[in-house]
Formats: sequence, structure tokens, C-alpha cells
Amino acid sequence: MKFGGSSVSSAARMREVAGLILAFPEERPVVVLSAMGKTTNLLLLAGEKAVGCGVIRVSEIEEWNLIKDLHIKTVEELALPRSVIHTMLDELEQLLKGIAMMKELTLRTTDYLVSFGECMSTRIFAAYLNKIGVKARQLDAFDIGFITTDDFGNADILEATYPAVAKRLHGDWIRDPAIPIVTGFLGKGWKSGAVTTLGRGGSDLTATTIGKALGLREIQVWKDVDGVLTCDPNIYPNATTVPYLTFEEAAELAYFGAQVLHPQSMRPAREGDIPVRVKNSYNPKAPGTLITKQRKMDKVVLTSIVLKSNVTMLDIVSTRMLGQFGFLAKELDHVVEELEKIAVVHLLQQRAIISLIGNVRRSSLILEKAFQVLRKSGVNVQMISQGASKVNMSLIVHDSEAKQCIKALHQAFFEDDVLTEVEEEALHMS
Ligand SMILES: Nc1ncnc2c1ncn2[C@@H]1O[C@H](COP(=O)(O)OP(=O)(O)O)[C@@H](O)[C@H]1O
Ligand SMILES: N[C@@H](CC(=O)OP(=O)(O)O)C(=O)O
Repeated sequence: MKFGGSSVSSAARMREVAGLILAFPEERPVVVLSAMGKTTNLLLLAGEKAVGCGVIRVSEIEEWNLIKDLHIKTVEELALPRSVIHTMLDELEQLLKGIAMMKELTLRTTDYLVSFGECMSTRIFAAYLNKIGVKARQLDAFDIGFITTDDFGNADILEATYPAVAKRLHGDWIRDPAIPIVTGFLGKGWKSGAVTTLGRGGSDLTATTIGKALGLREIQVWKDVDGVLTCDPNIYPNATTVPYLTFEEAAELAYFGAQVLHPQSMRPAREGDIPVRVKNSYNPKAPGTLITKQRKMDKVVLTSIVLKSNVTMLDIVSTRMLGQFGFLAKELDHVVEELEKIAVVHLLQQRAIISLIGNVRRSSLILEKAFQVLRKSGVNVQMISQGASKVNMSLIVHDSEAKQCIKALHQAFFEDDVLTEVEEEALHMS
């Protein structure tokens, strides 16, 4: 079970989460936690400020004080001893002073800095479970076999992780059974031995990695929304829950920008064929979204609409590109320079990709409807791509028009009668 930052943002939330875990007494869950609330963002900001503020002013950094106050308050409200996080907070202050002294913040140090968020949330939560009589064991992912590349800030999990994590968690359980409370988002670089992070939202990936390593029956990812929704609720609040998704759909959705899932998180679940359930810790009765290998697609038209803003488009016109392979593999800075030798190249910035995740076997119907809607809204699509994926059609529009497009498309596909049209078509064919 993975609980994101919003699920463990306060003492009250931690009590609720403990209640959710205890609601399944017959299960032996492994719990993965993110940092409390917005702690990761605050740590990043505190680090940036430390670079320029001088050692003696570190104690005045607003974000550092917010982090300290939140964690101390949580420990106090859960009636835990301060010693649970005392050492961590001391070390964190030392680290910020070190950054201030060096006037430098490398990617490696940034990963170490943000790791304090997960290290503290898990220590508090494990102590709380033990206090209420539920035996729990706090575990730092970088100590239990999460081995990654040394790409600080966006490390990849290496294959050796699966057997190592399985061995450690099995061994611990046999020696002394206790619910493992594991830090999400973190790993250990295989060359450097330093703490790494898996990219923002990486706790989802921690959870699915453990799921595959242990061959679990189900992976649950608890969020602050009722599941994966038909679009980002911050863009258009009429979004509704998508009850079922395939791994492929969920992966495309995440990859093309839906913040709800980490882009790489579906891979271990798909490889291990372990269902993933996305649930709302604020509304546990809601059924959520169930993500599996396959689902019945015959009535499916569109599943979800995803927006990725601020993308740059390369418009290449050339008659000389036949046989010119490998040119995009060169460094991005050199791509335009290289292409200009063989083509007319325009760099078009402030574009947005709107991805229509759905049944590509209905592509003509989807595109017909989409273009009707966009034409009515006076929007010109600048590129369209169906690619290799069986579930994704992408349209590129100008950034300034993107939100309005999402709203119009959502209304047409999810609030009007497109399903009736498909049902009629299916009836007609049978
Ligand atoms: N298609 C979508 N479905 C659900 N949530 C989405 C979608 N697109 C964006 N979001 C946003 O993702 C948030 C949940 O992801 P995240 O912040 O990583 O949660 P957590 O911190 O609980 O893991 C939601 O609060 C919502 O605002
Ligand atoms: N705390 C990390 C990792 C994470 O997964 O967080 P969340 O589950 O709150 O998205 C982040 O903010 O990126």
C-alpha cells in the first residue's frame, strides 16, 4: 500500500491512514510512504535559499522552519517522543548549513537533501503504529536493496533490486514479523553508493517495485482523488473516475503528463502482472480505478484526456532525409544545427500535447468527434500523431488554447452521448 504526500500531510491524516491499514487485519501489507504534504517542494526551496543566504541565516529560511514546525507538531499531536525525528532534524539543519557554507548545491546533494522528507514521515508513522500496538518496522529504501543508476534526480531502478528487496523483506519477516514502513522515492546509486531519487512522484514506482519483488496479490496506491480521472481535475473540475484501465493505458497517461501516476510506475506491475488499484484516502469507500493487463474494450471509446504543456515542436521540411538515420540521437542542442544542413527547421515553442487515451480501434470516430469540437472552438491542430501505441492519439495545439480544448473535448466525449453512438454501431455490426 502506498500513501502519497497528501494522504500523510498531518497527524490527523496519519491516524486515518493507520485506520485504513488496520481495516484489513487478515492482510500482511507492506507500506510505502511519501514525504508529508509538500515537504519535498519545501526542501528543494530551502536548499536553493541556503546556497545564497550565508550560514548564520540558515535558521531563518522560511521553508526550513515550515518543515521543522510541521514535523515537530505531528510528533507532538501523535503523542510520540521528539527523539523520533530529533536526529533527522539536526542532520537536516547541518546539511543546509553545509550547503550555505559551500554556496553550492549539486544534484547529488539535492537528492540527499530531499530524502529527509521520506526518512522523517516513515519514522513518525512507524513509531505511531508501534505506539497503538501494531508492530511496525521503519525501513530506508536505500538500505534494503533499492539499487539504481547514478542519475541523481531521476534514477532508474536496476534489476538487482528485485531479488535484494525480496530477500531483505522476507528475511525480516521470518526473523521478527512487523509491518514494513518503507521510504518511497529513494534508492542507492550502484556506483556512488549515494542516496538517489526516482523522479517526482517516484513513491508510486517504489510501491510497484516491491509488489513485483514479492509477487504480491495487489498494489494499492492511495491518493487525494477518487482514482484516475477522465482529465486533470485542476484543469476541468467535471472530471469523473475511470473505473478500469490497462497497464498500457495507465503508462501512456502517466508518460504523457497525468500527474496522478509516476511515468515508470506501471512497468514492474505489468512485468509481474500485479493489479494496481488507485484509491482515495479521503474517500476510501469510492471504488477507485483498477489497472490490469487486459480489460473489455468493445464499448470503450475514450478513456481519459491528458495535457502536457510547454512543449517545443520541431517542424522539419526536407527532401534529403531518406537514409539519414540517427540524427535525433545527437545531443538536443545540436539537433537543430544538424538538421539545418539537410532541412528547413522551425523551432515552435509554447505548444501543448493533448493526448486522447482510448481505443485506437475507434480512431476514426474519436478523431472525427475531436476535430468537430476543435473546429467549433476555432482551434487549429498543428500536428497529429497516432504512433505505435494502441491506446494514444496525440494532438498538438498552441499552449494558450490547450485548457479550453480539454474542456470542450471533455464535454463532448464524457458529458454528451458519444457512447450511444458506439453502442448503435456495435448493434448494427452484430
Ligand atoms: N487524470 C488525472 N486523474 C487523477 N488525478 C490527476 C489527473 N491529472 C492530474 N491529477 C492530479 O494528481 C493528483 C494526485 O497525484 P499526486 O499529487 O502524486 O498524489 P499523491 O501525492 O497523493 O501521491 C491529484 O490531486 C490531481 O490534482
Ligand atoms: N515526495 C516525492 C515522492 C512522491 O511520490 O510524492 P507524492 O506521492 O506525494 O507524489 C515527491 O514529492 O515527488
